[in-house]
Amino acid sequence: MMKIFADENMPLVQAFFAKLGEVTLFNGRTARANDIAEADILLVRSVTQVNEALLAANKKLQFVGTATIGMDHIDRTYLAARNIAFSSAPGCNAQSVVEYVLSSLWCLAERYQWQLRDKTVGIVGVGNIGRRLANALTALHIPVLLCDPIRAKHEADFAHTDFEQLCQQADIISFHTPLTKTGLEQTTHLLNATQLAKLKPDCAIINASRGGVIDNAALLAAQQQCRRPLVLDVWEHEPEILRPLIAYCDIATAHIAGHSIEGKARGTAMLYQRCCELLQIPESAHLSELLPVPAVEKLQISANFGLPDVQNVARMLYDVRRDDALFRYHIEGKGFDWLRKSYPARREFSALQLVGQATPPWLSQLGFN
Ligand SMILES: NC(=O)c1ccc[n+]([C@@H]2O[C@H](COP(=O)([O-])OP(=O)(O)OC[C@H]3O[C@@H](n4cnc5c(N)ncnc54)[C@H](O)[C@@H]3O)[C@@H](O)[C@H]2O)c1
Ligand SMILES: O=C(O)[C@H](O)[C@H](O)COP(=O)(O)O
Repeated sequence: MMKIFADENMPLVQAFFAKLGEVTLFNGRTARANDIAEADILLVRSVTQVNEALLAANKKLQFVGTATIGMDHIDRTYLAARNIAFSSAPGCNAQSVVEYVLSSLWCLAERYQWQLRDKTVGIVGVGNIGRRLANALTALHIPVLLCDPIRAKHEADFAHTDFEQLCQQADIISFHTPLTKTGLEQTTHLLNATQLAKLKPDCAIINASRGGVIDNAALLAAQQQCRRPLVLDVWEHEPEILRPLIAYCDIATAHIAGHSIEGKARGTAMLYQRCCELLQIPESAHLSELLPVPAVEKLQISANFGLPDVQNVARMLYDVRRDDALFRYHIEGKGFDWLRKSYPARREFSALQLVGQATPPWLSQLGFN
């Protein structure tokens, strides 16, 4: 019987994978080589470093899957050298991150009495998340600048603004790149002391990508000099984060931007689909049948429903201030990983069906059903 080892924080893993073999759960943060030595299939999340040190004792591993978008914790060169198949879950929680950023923007707008239509949002990294975010902001009539040098190289019609320029022009910058450590476009400390000095004095910074994309020590020094609106979901050296930075954040959370029920479950489902493909077994479990029924399924909207009403409906589903409050209250006592493990349920916009005579087309641009 196939032995499947999975991170204990992977929802629906039994429902999907018990059909393929025997499922053993492990703590992703503390797992060592001996804990997973018997695995044929290894399923991880972002907290497990998958490298030679972890896999040396395992001689039978066939497949590694990460139920995440980010892959900076996986040594893919080592997996390829050992001929171990690999898959991530591209886009699985992209909408969840977009909803986190939208909620953060609405929260900042309320706190500082901004009109978001008068603010230009610079999106750095325009892949699955950045692209969806740009669409959502456009639906809300919020101007955007896009920075993605890799897309710019391959797509003649991509409206690219280079990072230097974006730093000088944007009123809000939101980071959505992977964390990369090599190559011309590497992103480690993309926002560093030099770039921070070029930002507008009141430019808001949002990071829901990877902590290392911003030099956290330089960010703290900059905040101490000139405090800017700041939203941090991801931190350098998680879970040992730079605590003094918390006091300089408007919103601080424990790497949960992608943790909607749909986002996490989609990650598990995508790995299951990939395993079925590899093993040439027909799929017998389906995400749509396994997701819990949302507490509120339908909302009737009238012909008067307009853009200003979206924020109220969105807040009913998710308000980032809940997660900020949890973070500030529990970070000292319970800690970073506890906050992630005990994350309260949160549904994506798509879980709520908006019903009306005429539902405006921009609702789907925002992710509503
Ligand atoms: N906070 C969370 O919970 C959470 C959830 C999901 C993903 N993430 C992070 O967000 C990242 C982005 O996710 P995605 O689904 O959009 O990934 P993606 O791969 O679809 O898109 C990333 C984009 O970044 C671009 N890019 C790479 N280097 C760049 C650079 N130097 N400057 C500007 N752009 C650059 C790429 O060309 C690509 O288009 C993931 O890699 C992951 O690390 C975080
Ligand atoms: O890269 C991703 O998909 C996200 O960062 C993901 O939500 C991380 O969460 P984790 O897997 O660590 O629970």
